[in-house]
Amino acid sequence: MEPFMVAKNINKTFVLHNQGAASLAVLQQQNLAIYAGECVVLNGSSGSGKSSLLRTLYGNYQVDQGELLIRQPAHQQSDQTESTWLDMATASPRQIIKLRQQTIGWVSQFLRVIPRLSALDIVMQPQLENGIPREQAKEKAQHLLHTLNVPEHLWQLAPATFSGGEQQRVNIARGFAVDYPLLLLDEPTASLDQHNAEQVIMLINQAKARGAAIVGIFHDTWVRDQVADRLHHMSSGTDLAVSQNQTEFQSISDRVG
Ligand SMILES: Nc1ncnc2c1ncn2[C@@H]1O[C@H](COP(=O)(O)OP(=O)(O)OP(=O)(O)O)[C@@H](O)[C@H]1O
Repeated sequence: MEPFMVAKNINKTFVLHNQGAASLAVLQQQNLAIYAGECVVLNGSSGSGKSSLLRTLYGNYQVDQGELLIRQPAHQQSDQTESTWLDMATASPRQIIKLRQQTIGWVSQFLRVIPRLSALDIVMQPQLENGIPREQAKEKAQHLLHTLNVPEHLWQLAPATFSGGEQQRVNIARGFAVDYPLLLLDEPTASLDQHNAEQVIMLINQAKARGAAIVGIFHDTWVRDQVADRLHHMSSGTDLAVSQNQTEFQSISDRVG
């Protein structure tokens, strides 16, 4: 089976231009392969670059070196009969925006509040952008808000005044509303109580069961132990799947469209 995403020899150094051009080599020779139906958890000490790697996989940071290959299923491309590979390291902003709409979901612990938009609308929005009919989108949004224990009397209100945990749960509902093939989770359970964290674990396991590839950061070890299929150790930067399959990954690199 081919991976859904392959990061090869990723390097990223931040240069702080307003601080004497100090440079911080944050990602060095990171190799990672992510397969459909599994959850890879980024593991390493504070400051080891977990968030930076996750943001890089979302296309937030331009890498200095390396490839970030993501599989483009044939059914998403009108002129292709086989899946092709797109290198996010060299992709255009337009291609990244399309990937974020259809392929890569992002769930952080903080909701970017959109003024005047109700919680229900916030959860429906990414579905509507993907052409899902309004009634179907509403039903799924309601189901997710219910699953995540967001009280029904809040659904029609804008989340600006919600508690931190309520905002976080609206954000998680939004992230899981579309069946993205790849989900990036940045500490989604960070400030949730145990019951709500268990609901998130259930959503993650359901996403894996439908074939989603997941990369996440989880500081709670009990959450990590329930969702992780593999750990990616930031210090070594090497994922066993990549080191064992060098030839296969070279052939994927050769097929970048
Ligand atoms: N945008 C940025 N500009 C400059 N330096 C950054 C930037 N983002 C992260 N860093 C630096 O990169 C290093 C890694 O940070 P990162 O947040 O990726 O680590 P982390 O492993 O997620 O840490 P934690 O577990 O504490 O959240 C830190 O030293 C941080 O200061």
